[in-house]
Amino acid sequence: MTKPIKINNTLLGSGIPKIAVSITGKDKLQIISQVNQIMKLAPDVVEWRIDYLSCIPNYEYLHSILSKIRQLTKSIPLICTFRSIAEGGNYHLSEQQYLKLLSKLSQDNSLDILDIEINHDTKLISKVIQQLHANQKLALGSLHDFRITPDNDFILNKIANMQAVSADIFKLAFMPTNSQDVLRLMTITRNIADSYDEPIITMSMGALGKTSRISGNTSGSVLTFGSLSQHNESAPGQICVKNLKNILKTIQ
Ligand SMILES: O=C1C[C@@](O)(C(=O)O)C[C@@H](O)[C@@H]1O
Repeated sequence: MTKPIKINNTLLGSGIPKIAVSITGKDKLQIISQVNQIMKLAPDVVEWRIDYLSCIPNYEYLHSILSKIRQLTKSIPLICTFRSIAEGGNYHLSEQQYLKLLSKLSQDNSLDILDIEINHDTKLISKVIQQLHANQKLALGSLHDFRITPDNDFILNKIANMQAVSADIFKLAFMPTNSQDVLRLMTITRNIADSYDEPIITMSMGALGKTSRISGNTSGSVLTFGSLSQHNESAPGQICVKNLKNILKTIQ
């Protein structure tokens, strides 16, 4: 059964599913302007999608952006994500480069949660998670497929892998090819939420999957990603935050 996790002043896994908004700016200026707009919407969680940068800078500059975001978002839990092309993101890094970046981020005090794609080398991921925990930060194990929704055995196997490497939160985002896929992901989410302590976040993407983004109170998904506007989605099917807030309150 999901055990809520306290991150700063936010309790993830208790009450209405929390709303996260992603920063998708291409450079520091765009990022600052987006964060200012995002803050007006009072989200529960903010995610910085590093892979939206127009080029990946050296770590010092990356850190300067991250600490600026932290300063502006104050105590709102901050997730840092580098999404690889293989999982629907914007860059390809070699295995070594990806883990080097994550290793640096795991020691950075400006973030609260680090997104870690579970499909990378298990030993290296475990090391990054150990570093994160030593730095009192949380690991968000993630898996994305922008083409299909994998079968249940595959999904459960990946969740077991996330637990084996000590991820604190699990996240699954899949593309449905029919309505059954959306219902199946919601049902498997319910089963995972009932049998694991770690909070789980899932969504079916695209127009077909929108129901999954508003039904966390039924499926057990503890957080949903909303968009700043229709032009600022970080994944297909996101609902804009203003609407999302109203819907979640109405169906609570
Ligand atoms: O993993 C996720 C979920 C997401 O892909 C979505 O479908 O809302 C959006 C991403 O920014 C985030 O990292």
